[in-house]
Amino acid sequence: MRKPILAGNWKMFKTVSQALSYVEHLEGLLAEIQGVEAADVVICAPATSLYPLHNQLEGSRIKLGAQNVHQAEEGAYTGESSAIMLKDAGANYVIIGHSERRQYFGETDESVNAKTQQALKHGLLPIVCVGEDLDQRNQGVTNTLVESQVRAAFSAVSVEDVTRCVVAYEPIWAIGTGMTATAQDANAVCAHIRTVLSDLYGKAAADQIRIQYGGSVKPDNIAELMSQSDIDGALVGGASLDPGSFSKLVKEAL
Ligand SMILES: O=C(CO)COP(=O)(O)O
Repeated sequence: MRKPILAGNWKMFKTVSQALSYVEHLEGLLAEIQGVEAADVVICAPATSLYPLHNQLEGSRIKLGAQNVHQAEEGAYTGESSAIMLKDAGANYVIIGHSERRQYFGETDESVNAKTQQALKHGLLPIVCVGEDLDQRNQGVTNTLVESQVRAAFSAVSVEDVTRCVVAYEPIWAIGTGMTATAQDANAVCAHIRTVLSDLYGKAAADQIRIQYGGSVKPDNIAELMSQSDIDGALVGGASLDPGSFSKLVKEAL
């Protein structure tokens, strides 16, 4: 059985004080959810809020994630954060290769692979994002594209390490648009991703890897997504920004 993982991706929202008051509120709401310990709940916050959140969340069920990591150990890379720094600041997870980073910051399958290896080396758990845009979906190349993204992302990653990773399938056309893939369509792509992982690492490993869906996930569509065979969680943008809606989403996911 794969443990469900509900991760909020705050993107470039929330100051430190907003982040701290959010998690205080979320903690209280999660405490009222029966069986909440059956899922991993993660907040992927801006780098500026990681350390203050880490201090506030000591002993909390809420885990922290970063939204990006540089592939080098350290060096003259103005504006970047290393895996060592993020881990030290309290991150457990890190989102790698989000479509916004691929689109606006020139990330490639090669950098996604290097970042994945670097995160794993320093004990950060990668949430590796893949997904097609609307043109690619209309051309019918979704599976081919996602397969090549997955193969590239995990190139030279060992079977022990890959089972610590999470894959997030996020169709670009569904991000922030209110358009969601149907649960069946989302599941079909997630199942294809698992087949690719099985081909690379064997069925036993592939069956352990958690695959999230992301793209306009809301409290009212999460239950149907989670009922699918190959969807083990969600990467949530807009609906994670309010503790009330995110806690509701966690509750509906269980
Ligand atoms: O990009 C996303 C999560 O990483 C999805 O964002 P929305 O949930 O706002 O569509």
